[in-house]
Amino acid sequence: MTVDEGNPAAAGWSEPRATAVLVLADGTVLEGFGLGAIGQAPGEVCFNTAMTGYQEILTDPSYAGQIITFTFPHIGNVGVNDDDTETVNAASSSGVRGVVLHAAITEPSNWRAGRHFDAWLKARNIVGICGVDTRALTALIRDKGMPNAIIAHDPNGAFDLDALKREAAALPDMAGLDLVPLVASTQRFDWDETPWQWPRGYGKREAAAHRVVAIDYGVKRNILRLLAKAGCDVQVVPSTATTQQILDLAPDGVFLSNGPGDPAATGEYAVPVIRDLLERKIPTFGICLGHQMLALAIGGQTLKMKQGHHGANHPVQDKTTGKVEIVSMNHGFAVDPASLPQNATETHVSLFDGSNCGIALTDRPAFSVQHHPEASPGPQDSHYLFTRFVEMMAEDKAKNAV
Ligand SMILES: NC(=O)CC[C@H](N)C(=O)O
Repeated sequence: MTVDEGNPAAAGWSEPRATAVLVLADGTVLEGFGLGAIGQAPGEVCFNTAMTGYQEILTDPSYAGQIITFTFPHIGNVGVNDDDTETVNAASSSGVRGVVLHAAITEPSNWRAGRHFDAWLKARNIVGICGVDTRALTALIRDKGMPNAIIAHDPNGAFDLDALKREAAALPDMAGLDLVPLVASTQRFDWDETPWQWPRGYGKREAAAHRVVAIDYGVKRNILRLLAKAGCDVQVVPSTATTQQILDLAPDGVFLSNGPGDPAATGEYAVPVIRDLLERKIPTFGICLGHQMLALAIGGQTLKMKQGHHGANHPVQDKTTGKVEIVSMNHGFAVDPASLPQNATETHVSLFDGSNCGIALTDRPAFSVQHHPEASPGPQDSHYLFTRFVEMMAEDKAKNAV
């Protein structure tokens, strides 16, 4: 593939020299123009079909170790701001390695814009390329699965393609990688910020009816905000917290967060703690990686998907109500519903491919979903799941009070 003729930088008299390349593990080379950080970075390439919310996507720690190619052609034109960051520590990296765009980045045009997207990518050390035929790249991923790749940006266009091809081919598979330690917080902290609302911005939780311990495997801020909004006093603990450390906080409920990498690779530290907490029948709610780990804790299995689900308009059915919700998705692994034990039911299913999107236990108060009810970006159809969790904690308290 060559430099996209639609790119403004390509409209000169002579063939412009590529200042960035994306080299796939199978040796395919995509040429384009560099943006963001200079240098090279390895990663698994996944496509995201969301039309808005690139800042939230690029700061979502679940994408650690990945290079994101956006199917929407114009990315960066509303700039970036101080508010739409999903990493808990605003300055910390989400672990996203690279970004692949069709069009060059334009000047930011939005009342909330505080910074140019290109400068922001540089500051966050994200290597980028534009001028790529992202439709062809997406079709390739659809047909062959998510490839490993090296993305390289050099303003002088000096690339050793043979070396890059060798490096790309030698990258480890995402399956088997535990990337949680790269992005999850190592300190305990409290959370009381509530979601953004025009014209006020973010708010603060007032009363809290339930104490929730959120285990951070790479949590997104908007999940914590929606827990706070639902009336939870949220204490966030590191992924390595022991069962005893969690019990010492006297939780009414436990939340298992989203996060990067292969859920099965977190089996040594995360899954035994979840199993212990389930034994004690503490109400539990998991999202995405947390969903996959809940399934592993009850003896289920997870699978690597071919192309994964990454977008903001996926239809999912809640089998308990029959309702269809349009959801935000970001996962490359999935729970194998056939592996679930008898005390688990499948509650949600993807209407794109029938893959599992939710489970609930029948003998204890615990449920989880594969999709992202906090959205950010995406539609808010699944916000009801936070209410479902709060109701579960209230019922549990009422039962234990009898
Ligand atoms: N968003 C997430 O939590 C992603 C979970 C897991 N890393 C996956 O890709 O399936």
